[in-house]
Amino acid sequence: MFSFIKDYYQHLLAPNEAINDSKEYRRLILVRFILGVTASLLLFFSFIHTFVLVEPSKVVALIDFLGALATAFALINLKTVQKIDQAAFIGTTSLLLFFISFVYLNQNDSFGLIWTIFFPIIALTINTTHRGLIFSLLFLIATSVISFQGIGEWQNGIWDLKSFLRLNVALSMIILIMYIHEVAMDKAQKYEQDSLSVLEELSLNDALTGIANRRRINNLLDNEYERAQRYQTPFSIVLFDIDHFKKINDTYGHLVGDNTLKKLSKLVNETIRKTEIVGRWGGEEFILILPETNINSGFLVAEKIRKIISKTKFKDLRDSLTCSFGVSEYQQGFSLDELIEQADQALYKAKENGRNMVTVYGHKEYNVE
Ligand SMILES: Nc1nc2c(ncn2[C@@H]2O[C@H](COP(=O)(O)OP(=O)(O)OP(=O)(O)O)[C@@H](O)[C@H]2O)c(=O)[nH]1
Repeated sequence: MFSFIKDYYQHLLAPNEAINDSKEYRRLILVRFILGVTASLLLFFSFIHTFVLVEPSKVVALIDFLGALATAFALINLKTVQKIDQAAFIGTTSLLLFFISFVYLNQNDSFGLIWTIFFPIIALTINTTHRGLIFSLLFLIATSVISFQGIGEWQNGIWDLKSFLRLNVALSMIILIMYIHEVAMDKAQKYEQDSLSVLEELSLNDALTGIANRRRINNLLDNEYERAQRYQTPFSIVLFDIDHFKKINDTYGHLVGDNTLKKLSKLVNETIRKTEIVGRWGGEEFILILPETNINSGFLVAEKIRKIISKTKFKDLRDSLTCSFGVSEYQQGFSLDELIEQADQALYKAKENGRNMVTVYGHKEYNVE
């Protein structure tokens, strides 16, 4: 018995593919639970109304039975099609019809109207806030009309204007509270998602320059390497480093040094194509990932950037800014570390040979000034 309850509970909480955020997950659990309970209760009541009650009401039994069928269908549909919205809609519609018939038939009998408070709670928690509100207002209107017509007639217990107002004002209050609750949940979730995107942004981009940080670059390199291995497509990388950057810091101060890094990053970012990525590799060293690019094109890209940088006037600096570049291309059988090492060696050579130049790993003819 306990293991059955445990299994059921686990099934209730199990996530599925339709979920894309925490509110959806909450809805899925509630929809499963409410549909399950509703289908069982309606089946139970239809049985009671048919076979047990002294004055069996066949109409109520039929309504209960149809409601049970609809919710059971919604539950099965949820399991197979995994559309939470659809299941919630079918379930809420059948509950709406059930509750309206209940108010109409039960009238003011034995405090039974207390059950009506459940409808807005269910409608607003398992549907989207907007749709839940529409369902709740429909129910409120129907209940108001039926109970208003009952004034002076529902006298199994006094049903006067005061009773009418108590029921309908209480229902309106519940709808309002639940609606505000759901709106607050939506807003809180949006706030949480915004904070998460800010955190994600911070964890993937360099705080100073705003371009990709080393972590993001490593992920992108892994992906590109995978792709090149699988589809035999070329890809190249470029490591580049500001020439004599220490002198800039020493002459103008760190603040100007930082601004220079920012401006340079922006300049390169605006120069490259959308499919290419520039990242901060560390300090004043940068990296370019060039998908679908062989060594010849890689050289041309680096050369173009080198020229643009050396021709750009950085207004904080008296002299022009230059960078040295090392290019390498992915070769079958070489690791990612080796690819980076090759670009690093090429960059080292560019520095050694006088700076402000592009050097290509393993291709002497490109080592131009
Ligand atoms: N302002 C600033 N300076 C940085 C930052 N990161 C690294 N640096 C500085 O960059 C300088 C790098 O110096 P070096 O490695 O000697 O290289 P370099 O002076 O550029 O000389 P070469 O690379 O040989 O042309 C150091 O002075 C670091 O302090 C940063 O985020 N901001």
